[in-house]
Amino acid sequence: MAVKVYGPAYASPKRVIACLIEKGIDFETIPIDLLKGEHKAPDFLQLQPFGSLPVIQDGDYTLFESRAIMRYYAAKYKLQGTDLLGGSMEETGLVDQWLEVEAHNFNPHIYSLTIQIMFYPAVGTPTDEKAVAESEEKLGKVLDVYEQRLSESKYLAGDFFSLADLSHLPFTQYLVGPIGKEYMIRSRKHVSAWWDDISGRDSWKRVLELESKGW
Ligand SMILES: N[C@@H](CCC(=O)N[C@@H](CS(=O)(=O)O)C(=O)NCC(=O)O)C(=O)O
Repeated sequence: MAVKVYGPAYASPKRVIACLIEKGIDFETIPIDLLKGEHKAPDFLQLQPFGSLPVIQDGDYTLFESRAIMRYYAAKYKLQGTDLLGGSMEETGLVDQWLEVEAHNFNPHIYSLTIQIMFYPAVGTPTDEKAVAESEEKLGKVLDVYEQRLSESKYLAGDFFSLADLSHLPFTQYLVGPIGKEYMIRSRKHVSAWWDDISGRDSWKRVLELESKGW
């Protein structure tokens, strides 16, 4: 039975979809329009009480929080498709460490840039340039740490691609595209090579292809 993924048009669901593709897991998508407030509808809140995307339904199993969903499928289907968790407890510990870094150090600043530069203009709210400058500076400091880490290993958790790298794909795609700050990646040699590697994966190309066709 295909996994139902709610809200494919948005970044956090797209990291789940990329994970499912890497694992060779069948999925179907259910559109949810944030601009129409469909994520705050009673039926949706039954699935996700905080009213945010994504949610997945796999038979009678429902899960929200994109990183928890990825960890679930990466573990349940560890031997299928790409191993995204590393080959030892120590490697998995590093995957979890860098996934937490993505969630708590990287995501807040890139999410702020996304809201300010992509979402606010779409709803007629003025962009707060001071907030943009602050987020850009803080994100730059995070990317400086990534540059040092990626000068020591090909991927964040080590010499293997993992959930930690995959989780960065959707919002970094925004950063180099509609947010218009590709320089933040290209000005850092190792981060730039890392981005070319992970965004060049077939799974991410497939996500972008599906997105271009409107899911
Ligand atoms: N921690 C959650 C956050 C999800 C989240 O913030 N989703 C956004 C969409 S996305 O931009 O992250 O893809 C959302 O639903 N925002 C609407 C809202 O939260 O009201 C996760 O990773 O699933």
